[in-house]
Amino acid sequence: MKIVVTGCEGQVARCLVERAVSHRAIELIALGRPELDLALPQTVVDAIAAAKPDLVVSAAAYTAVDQAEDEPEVARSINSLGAAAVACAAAQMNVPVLHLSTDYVFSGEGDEPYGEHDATGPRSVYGQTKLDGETAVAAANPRHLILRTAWVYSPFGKNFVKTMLRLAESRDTVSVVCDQWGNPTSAIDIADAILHICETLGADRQFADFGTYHLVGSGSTNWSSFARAIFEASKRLRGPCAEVKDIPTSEYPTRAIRPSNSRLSTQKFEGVFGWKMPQWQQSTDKVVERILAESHAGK
Ligand SMILES: NC(=O)C1=CN([C@@H]2O[C@H](COP(=O)(O)OP(=O)(O)OC[C@H]3O[C@@H](n4cnc5c(N)ncnc54)[C@H](OP(=O)(O)O)[C@@H]3O)[C@@H](O)[C@H]2O)C=CC1
Ligand SMILES: Cc1cn([C@H]2C[C@H](O)[C@@H](COP(=O)(O)OP(=O)(O)O[C@H]3O[C@@H](C)C(=O)[C@@H](O)[C@H]3O)O2)c(=O)[nH]c1=O
Ligand SMILES: [Mg+2]
Repeated sequence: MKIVVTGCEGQVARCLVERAVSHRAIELIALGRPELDLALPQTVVDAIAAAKPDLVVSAAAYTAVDQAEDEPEVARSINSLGAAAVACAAAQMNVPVLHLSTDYVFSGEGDEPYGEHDATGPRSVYGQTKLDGETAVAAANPRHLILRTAWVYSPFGKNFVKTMLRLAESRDTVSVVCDQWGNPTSAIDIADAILHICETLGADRQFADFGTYHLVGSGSTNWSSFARAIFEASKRLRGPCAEVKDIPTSEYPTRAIRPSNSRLSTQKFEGVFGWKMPQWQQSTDKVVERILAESHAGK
């Protein structure tokens, strides 16, 4: 099975490339700029057609949440129109598309985990453009799986875990918001789940459960407790650590509004795919360990 993933340097793309190595029946190709530029739809169609995939994973996106508030048109061209172009290219090849989306499509009211059918209500440009992307993907390709994930971290790229470890190198205390709740998710675990989906689709040509799914790490927390878990893991390995000061969101002003509750329920995913994501604490420990090991090795 030949799989194309969009974006070469993205966290999910890099983890997929790495994890696919142990799946003998899967060949994974990452396509990114300049060959495939989501802001230039024709490059998307041409690059995907040339690769002749059996399935497309749409992971590339404009993910700078605050910056998106200042350049909504750029975010829209990538997250909405670009996503549509990827789904369209897959449809033209008659293959399914797995499109990644976000918890930020929700408004954040209440304190229950959101289900797939709950009303959306993005508070940010990023969330709105990702929601529009979902709609466009579903319209362009009936064989779509929209996977909403959240709070993604990994040894690669930019993420909260790496930011916290970096801040701890120069500070004794880091102030982190304690009133936004969600599900930290390792991109390595996302990659493993996606490869499991690919195997399921490969084995079942009649697969009929296309649609939207929530796919996040098991268990939920808030950002300050997540930061504490990162420092505890790092401290055990003699890496950088800092005290975490709990602050309300009002003391950490940002351009974009973030949902205060974006917990997602993974029940539907577990039922259909028979796959449960690891607890976020276990995955956090593993990723922190790897970041520290790779920083020692000078990578
Ligand atoms: N990060 C997170 O916390 C979360 C992410 N998601 C979603 O999951 C998916 C994967 O996220 P993640 O791996 O963290 O993303 P990253 O931010 O790590 O990577 C995004 C990738 O998109 C690429 N990209 C950006 N613009 C374009 C463009 N115009 N054309 C082609 N490629 C482009 C980037 O390329 P380059 O390297 O060249 O800049 C990069 O490779 C995204 O759809 C995101 O919205 C959902 C919830 C949480
Ligand atoms: C760095 C830092 C952040 N924060 C807050 C800001 C924010 O509310 C929270 C997390 O910071 P981030 O910059 O990682 O937040 P953000 O970039 O909004 O993360 C989001 O990215 C997009 C792509 C998604 O799809 C979401 O699921 C989510 O992961 O922590 C602090 O309170 N103190 C700090 O020192
Ligand atoms: Mg960020």
